[in-house]
Amino acid sequence: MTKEEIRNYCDRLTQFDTPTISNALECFSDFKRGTGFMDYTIKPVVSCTTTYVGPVATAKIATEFPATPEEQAKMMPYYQHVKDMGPGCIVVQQDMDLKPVGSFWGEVNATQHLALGCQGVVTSGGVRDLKEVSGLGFGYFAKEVVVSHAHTHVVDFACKVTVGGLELEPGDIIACDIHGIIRIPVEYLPDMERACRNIALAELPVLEPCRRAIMNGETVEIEDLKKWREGMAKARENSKIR
Ligand SMILES: O=C([O-])CC(=O)C(=O)O
Ligand SMILES: [Mg+2]
Repeated sequence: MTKEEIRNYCDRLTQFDTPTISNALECFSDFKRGTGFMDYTIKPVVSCTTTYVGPVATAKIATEFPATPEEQAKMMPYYQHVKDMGPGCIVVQQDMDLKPVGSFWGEVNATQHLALGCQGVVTSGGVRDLKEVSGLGFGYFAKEVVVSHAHTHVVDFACKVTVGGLELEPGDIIACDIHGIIRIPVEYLPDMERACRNIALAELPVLEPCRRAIMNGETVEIEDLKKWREGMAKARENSKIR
């Protein structure tokens, strides 16, 4: 798949939320249910009304102690890595301090990353400048909000990282929204839009009669629920991609 093809597939998926994307992944027989997403420690810290979907650029950062000269020299090559991942990429940063101390992220870095084509960050560290960044449309997913940048620096980049319990490497595809962050296996991309659509439709056998009953001020019978839920299970079964 070319970078452009990947970008187009990712753009098509921004119409769905991450729970729909999560259900759609279950349409692939080799997908291991209950895996491939970050844990509850990583959440959007500014208002998030969209789904960010894109390839990952990675870095390990630290802020508690000053950078060594070798670490200092990694800053510009890190930015080059972000630019090289191409428009629409999402930075995933693993904070190497024992607990988040300072913030790599603020108005300057968010604006600068936007200008490099990056659409957001997911970090196990801290972020700040919330007021300024909330106006940028930049995805801001983090473990903590902190006040200082302390000794912020890049330790490594274009490397494997583990954030929110999920291991990622550069080029992996993730989707991020108010619910959290989930990985989409790149080989699923061409079929994901269809899978999302089908899996959303599969809920209608329950949703439609329940909505009708709510509108009419009625309650539904358990026998009917059972039938409708069987209909949903069958529709989900029929949504299998392979
Ligand atoms: O100063 C820093 O390193 C972090 C920050 O607030 C910004 O990027 O605006
Ligand atoms: Mg700042």
